[in-house]
Amino acid sequence: MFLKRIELQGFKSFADKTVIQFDQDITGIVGPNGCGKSNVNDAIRWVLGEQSVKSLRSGTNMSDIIFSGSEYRKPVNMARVTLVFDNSTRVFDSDFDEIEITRQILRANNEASYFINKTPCRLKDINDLVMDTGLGKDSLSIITQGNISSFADAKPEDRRSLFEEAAGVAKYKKRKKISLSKLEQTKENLDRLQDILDELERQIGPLEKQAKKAEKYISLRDKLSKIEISVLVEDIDQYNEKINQINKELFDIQAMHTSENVELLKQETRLESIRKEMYALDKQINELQGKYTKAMEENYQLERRKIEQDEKRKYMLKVADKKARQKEIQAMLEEARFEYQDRHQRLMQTQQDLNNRRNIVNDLKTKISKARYESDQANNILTQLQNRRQVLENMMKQPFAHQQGVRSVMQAKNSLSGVYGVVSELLIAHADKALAVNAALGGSIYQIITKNEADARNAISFLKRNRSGRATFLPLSVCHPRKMNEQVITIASTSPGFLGFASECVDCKEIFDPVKERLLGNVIVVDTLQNANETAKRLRYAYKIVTLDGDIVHTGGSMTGGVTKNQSTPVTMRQELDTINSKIEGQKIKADSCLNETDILTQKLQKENDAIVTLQIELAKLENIYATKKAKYDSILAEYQELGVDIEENAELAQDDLVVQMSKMHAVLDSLSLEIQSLRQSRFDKGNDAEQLENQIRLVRREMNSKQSQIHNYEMEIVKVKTQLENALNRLSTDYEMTYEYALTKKEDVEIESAKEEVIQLRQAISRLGNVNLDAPNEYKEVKERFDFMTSQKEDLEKASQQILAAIDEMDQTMISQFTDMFNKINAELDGVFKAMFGGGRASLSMVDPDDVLNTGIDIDVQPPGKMVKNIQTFSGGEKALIAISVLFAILKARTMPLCIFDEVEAALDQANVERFARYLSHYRGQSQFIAVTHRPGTMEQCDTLYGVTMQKDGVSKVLKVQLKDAVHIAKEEE
Ligand SMILES: Nc1ncnc2c1ncn2[C@@H]1O[C@H](COP(=O)(O)OP(=O)(O)OP(=O)(O)O)[C@@H](O)[C@H]1O
Repeated sequence: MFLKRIELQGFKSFADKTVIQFDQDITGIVGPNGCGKSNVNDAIRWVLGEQSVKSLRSGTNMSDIIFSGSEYRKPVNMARVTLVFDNSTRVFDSDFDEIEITRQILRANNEASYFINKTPCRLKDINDLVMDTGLGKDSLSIITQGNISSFADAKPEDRRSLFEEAAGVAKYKKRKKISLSKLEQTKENLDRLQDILDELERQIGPLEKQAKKAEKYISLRDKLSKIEISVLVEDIDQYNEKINQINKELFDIQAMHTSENVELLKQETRLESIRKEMYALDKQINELQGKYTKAMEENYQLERRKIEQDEKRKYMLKVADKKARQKEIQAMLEEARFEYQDRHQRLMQTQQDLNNRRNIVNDLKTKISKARYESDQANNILTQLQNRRQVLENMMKQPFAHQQGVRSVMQAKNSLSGVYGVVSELLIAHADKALAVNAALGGSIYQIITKNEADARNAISFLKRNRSGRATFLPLSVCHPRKMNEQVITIASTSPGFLGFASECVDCKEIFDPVKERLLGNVIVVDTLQNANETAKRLRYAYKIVTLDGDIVHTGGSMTGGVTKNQSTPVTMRQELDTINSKIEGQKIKADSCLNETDILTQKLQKENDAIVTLQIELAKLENIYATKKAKYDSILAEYQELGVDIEENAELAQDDLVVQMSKMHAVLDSLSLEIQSLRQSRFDKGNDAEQLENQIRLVRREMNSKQSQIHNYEMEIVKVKTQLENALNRLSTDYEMTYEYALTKKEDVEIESAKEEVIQLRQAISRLGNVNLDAPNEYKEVKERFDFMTSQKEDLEKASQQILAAIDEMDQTMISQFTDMFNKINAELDGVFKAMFGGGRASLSMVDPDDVLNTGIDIDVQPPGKMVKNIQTFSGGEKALIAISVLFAILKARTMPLCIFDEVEAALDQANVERFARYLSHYRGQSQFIAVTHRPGTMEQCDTLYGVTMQKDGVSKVLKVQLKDAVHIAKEEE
């Protein structure tokens, strides 16, 4: 049998577990009214998926189908019904030979559960399983009295479902329904998609424009940054070069200005002293002039007396006797001789003076050239010292020029937290121990002191970020001093040449004491290398020892020493600069004294030269006078010889003789004149010198003024270039977040003028772009991707929609063909069945609208034997039932049903018709399984097995097999 068994428990009146076995083709279920017969039918429909509480005749909730209790029985909490089918003929599309379908509901939560072969499943799985097997809820498998009576009265279109079920198109209908709902959904999705696409299309145009603009901006900006970085680096280089150049020129001009100033001061001092000398000379000349005038007065008196004497003599010579005349001539001759000899002596004396002065001049010239040489030497040394000082000052301005990392950190010191500075700047060596401290510190001089390790880490990551070199950091927080023990201190301090510990040779702020002690606390300073060796030996080579010259005996005994080309470090530079400064001061004094010496000698030389000139003039004058006086003497002598007078040769003149006095007076006058002349010459020279100096001073002043304005211009220029440099560096750091060093690595070779022009053009191009939305490319990409995705979705949906339509069309064709086939078969069978049921007459079916097979209603055209009535509404209830049963049997003929449940379908038939119905039923034996809920003995007679359903006082249905006669008995009792 197809339905082998039904198991009920808690379902409606079947409170207890009840099993009904179906072993034969036709099974009858009999019993009195209200005993629960139809509940069996309800149970089967419930399991097969019935969801309508109303059609199950059961309250308002599905849980109402659970046994609700009676006066004698408590309600139960669960209803469960299982149908067991034989599937050996594969009515169900399953590989199992037996299919067991179970439905269960709990009162507690009104929750239903479904099982196929004891495996939980969904209601849909059960619907799919039974679909088109003839067991569906609209199928012919379960026919009730109500179905039968309403069939004839139903509208043609309401009858259609019966034929559809028979034609097996339900699955297509369901699929079509699903397809249509999918189509609808697809259409809705398409509409929604279209709305989104419209919106996206509205956005996409402006976004695309914005994105293109942003891309153009980014490309221009990238290009600009590439070129501008190179231009900025080039500019920075040029500014630095320019600053260096200007500084150099400024330094030169300042040096010149300073030396001119020094020169000016000197010249002014010199002018002042010349003026003083001129004043002194004027005074001296005046005094001498006074003396000279006085001497002239005296001389005048002497000359007057001499004239008187000569007049007297002339008279005597005329009137006096020979002896008297002889005496007069004798006196005249002696005077003339005195005069010429006196002049001769003075001539000789002057000549001697001249020679002496010439010797002095030669001597002075030698001294001057020597003094000049020494002055040149002193100035050369001074220049060398000044050059070295400039080098040192420049080095001190950039103490870490060769330590890129240290330089970068120190430049960025203000923006880095906890960076104190470099060891060489924070520990200041005592000047006399600088070389020793330098040697003691070694490489540590460039270590950077930070507050703690985090600050050091931060500075290191700054160096990495900017690729600005390396540096060593010494965090104060981890800096612990190194101390020597007492024994070592005693040994060291008693060693020869011990000068102290290196930590004692530096000054620093108290906060840096740990650094001082850490780096220098265990280094010993001694005077010489030999003593260093001795000390090292005594300390068993366990300590570093340095000497004043910077030589080192390392721990272990290795030694470092000698001189490097450029030994200067930030530690020694300061000391060297101090030394150089004091040397320069000493050298300046020396150079000045050399110059002074030269000046003094030169003045002396000039003085001597002047004196020589005066002496030469005097000499020439004396030569004339001497010649005149000699001639006078010779003439008097000749005159005397003519007279034949004896002359006493070499007679001495008395001191008070007029001629002697006059000679003395002339000597005084000559000497005064000579002196005055010489002083005047000096005064004249001094005047020239002063004038010359004044001219020079004026020139120097003019020169200095011009230099001062040049210096001012250079200073202004430096301020300007430094501002430009700062601007360029700021641009690098703010616009491109780069240090100069990092930018240098990015610099490309560009032709700078055209690059600058390009920068201007790019900037103009960027500003022409106006407002730029930099998110636009991403936004556009997102929207475009969404748009493309939605468009492809739309195409997919349109394709899917086409496919659904094609599938629907195919399903429609299949349904039309299957429906038409089945309709025709049923129609062909109906007439025969009708004739058998009514004992003649005729019946046929027709489609209300044959052109619309998918929706058409079904009309029944019947004519029972001997009747002319054609309108089906006018037939009696029994006739209508019989017409319906005829159609039912025609369908069963056209399509075999595995199971048919008739619930009192023949109730309205008379006895004869019941028998006809029952007999006809038995025609299907072997083809279909029938379960008939019935009161009619005619039907019972055709049943192979009969079950009687009873209900006792407790309201619980019970089922038991009964014999025909018992069943008939029950039926009769009923009647
Ligand atoms: N949830 C339920 N709990 C208990 N009993 C119920 C429940 N639902 C229905 N019943 C009982 O089932 C009986 C109705 O059964 P059913 O309609 O199958 O009778 P029947 O034998 O077909 O009667 P008839 O011959 O008059 O058609 C009633 O007595 C009703 O009280």
